[in-house]
Amino acid sequence: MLEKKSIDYEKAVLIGVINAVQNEAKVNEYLDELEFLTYTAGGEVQKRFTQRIEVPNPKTYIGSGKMQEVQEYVKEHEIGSVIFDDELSPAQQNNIEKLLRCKILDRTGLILDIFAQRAKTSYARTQVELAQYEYLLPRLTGLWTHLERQRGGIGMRGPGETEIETDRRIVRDRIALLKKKLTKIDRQMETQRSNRGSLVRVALVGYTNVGKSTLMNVISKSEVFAENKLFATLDTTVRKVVIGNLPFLLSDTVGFIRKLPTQLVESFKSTLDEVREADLLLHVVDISHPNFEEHIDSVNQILDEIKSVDKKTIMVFNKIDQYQAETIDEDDLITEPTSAHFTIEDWKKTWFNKIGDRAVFISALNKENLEEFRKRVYDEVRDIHVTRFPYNNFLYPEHLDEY
Ligand SMILES: Nc1nc2c(ncn2[C@@H]2O[C@H](COP(=O)(O)OP(=O)(O)OP(=O)(O)O)[C@@H](O)[C@H]2O)c(=O)[nH]1
Ligand SMILES: [Mg+2]
Repeated sequence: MLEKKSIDYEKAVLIGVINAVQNEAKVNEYLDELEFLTYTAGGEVQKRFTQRIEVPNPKTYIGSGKMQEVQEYVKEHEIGSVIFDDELSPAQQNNIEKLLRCKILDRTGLILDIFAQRAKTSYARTQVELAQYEYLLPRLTGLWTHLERQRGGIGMRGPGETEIETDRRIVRDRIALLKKKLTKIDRQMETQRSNRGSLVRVALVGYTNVGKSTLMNVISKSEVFAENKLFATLDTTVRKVVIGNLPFLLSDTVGFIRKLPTQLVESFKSTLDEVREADLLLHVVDISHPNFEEHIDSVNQILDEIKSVDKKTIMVFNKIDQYQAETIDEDDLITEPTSAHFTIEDWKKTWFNKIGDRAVFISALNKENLEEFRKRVYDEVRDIHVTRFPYNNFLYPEHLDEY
């Protein structure tokens, strides 16, 4: 029961619902991201199903007609996994599994699985394992209440109940053990961090796949793993960086995503401490992504959850080399220009109006505009440094022309 399912996504279908809060275009964008997540997990999406439904069906999430359509497709094409964009209740997940007879995952389950696949260090693995068990626990409860309702009281006091009760106890024990293990590691990391001395601490934050690690590598000449998949980075890397005469610490950490499972935010607490304890955040944004503004909101929401939303922040708009504004044909008199038609210059103006010079536009890949980026970071770090150590001449001798 507690063995991890060996997940082999090979062939998958995606399911999303259209409703008052998410129109068809939005759902398609979300499904694009879900498809990228599926691909990252090692799967290939064969088909997407969407249904317009205001209130999800409490038993099967989507309606029975649509479910039948999915069922036929799954059978005919030997689909291994059906992945829902929204969170399913434990009962829904069970019911659907019985109907479709294949693996049923929701967004949270998929993200947890990617984290599990990608966790390399024992520290990351422990954090992911904790999140997975937290996710599993109510699902065991769900299974139990489900059986209870089906069979009633009589017979439920037999081995069935005992087995599930045992499973729940094993999971709880495991959770307690993992928490203890993490507390110990947390303490060690805290000591490590306090040993780093008085250097100003800067943290790269942002949505997954925006180029944080690439920027880290460019700035610190390090070799952090970067690739075009989601959640390439799960562990935090800290490097000492010197700009001009000013040394500081720069950390690269796990990327965020829309609806990042709360279990993960909680168990990645100490990885995220790097962000929480930073003096300055570099919020990296992939401006070439059509949804980048929504990504900014998702990141801010998570920063809020970890009480870091009010920190001093520089917005770093990356991938300007890849940015393409939508265009309107000259003879098209109907289409109204929107922000999708903005040029990079338009975006610069917009953000300058919002936050002044706390926004920079770069390409980490092509090393475009990195001088301005270094200058902006230098100015902010220097401000923090000078405020904190008014009498300290810790700064290396000035040679400002050397950014
Ligand atoms: N075109 C373009 N691609 C870039 C740029 N910066 C990074 N990339 C690419 O974007 C992909 C993701 O880069 P990463 O540096 O791994 O992104 P990340 O933010 O660290 O991602 P996670 O660790 O998964 O959160 C890689 O394929 C990079 O080569 C850029 O300025 N322009
Ligand atoms: Mg990374």
